[in-house]
Amino acid sequence: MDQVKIVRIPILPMYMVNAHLLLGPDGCVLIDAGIPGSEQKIGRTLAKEKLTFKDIKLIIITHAHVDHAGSAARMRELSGAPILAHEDDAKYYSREEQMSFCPTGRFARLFLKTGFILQPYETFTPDVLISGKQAIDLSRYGIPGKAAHTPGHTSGSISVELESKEAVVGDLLASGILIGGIMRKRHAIRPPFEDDPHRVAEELLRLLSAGHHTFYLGHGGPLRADEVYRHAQTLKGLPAV
Ligand SMILES: O=c1ccn([C@@H]2O[C@@H]3COP(=O)(O)O[C@H]3[C@H]2O)c(=O)[nH]1
Repeated sequence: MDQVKIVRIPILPMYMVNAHLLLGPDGCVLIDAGIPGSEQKIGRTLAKEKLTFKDIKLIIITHAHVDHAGSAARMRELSGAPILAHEDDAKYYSREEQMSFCPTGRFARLFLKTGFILQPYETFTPDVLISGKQAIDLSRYGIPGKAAHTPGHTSGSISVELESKEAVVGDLLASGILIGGIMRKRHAIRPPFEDDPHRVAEELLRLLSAGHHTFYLGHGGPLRADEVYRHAQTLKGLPAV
């Protein structure tokens, strides 16, 4: 296999919440680990690819929200693989600080009131920290591509940019309705919470200028470049935060 195969792991039904596996010529990388207790779902997807936890060479966590980082510590135990994340979200992984949530709409404001989003997850210290705008070359983990800082959703959000010009962008944007995934899957939306839409727009436009044509998402997706461009222009038109 010369190309990287991207496999979506449905953490919640209908791709409302996704993690991803990258299956490269020389290795397997997990991007995001889902809500607490997702290890069986991840194990089932690995088994379909004839792999086990021990085949994972690296765990990349795109940002510190519970539906992405919730099973990271457990996945590290099961796989023995290091966790890579950005330094700007490190204080949230260790719970030295409580995250803030900037709701993007009515649904998110209601969701915030339930307190559900503050559910704790097992804390961890990432083994590999991306610092500032540094990019980490993934070829040493068997994947032609890099992991790099794409702030805006949270301050320490990161994305994976593959040489094939596919990108796995966590929650820089979502698609569908509610948290994403349900119906209108080709239509980009803002995720329920977003720190800074203007920074998100900048990062999306940077990824598009670098030639990325397909965007894999934490909620819904994947999306093509023209829809990502339309969404970035909408974000640029929002009032400054
Ligand atoms: O099982 C779930 C699914 C989702 N959520 C929240 O919905 C948000 C969706 O966008 P996000 O991934 O940036 O952050 C997520 C969380 O805050 C949750 O708390 N528990």
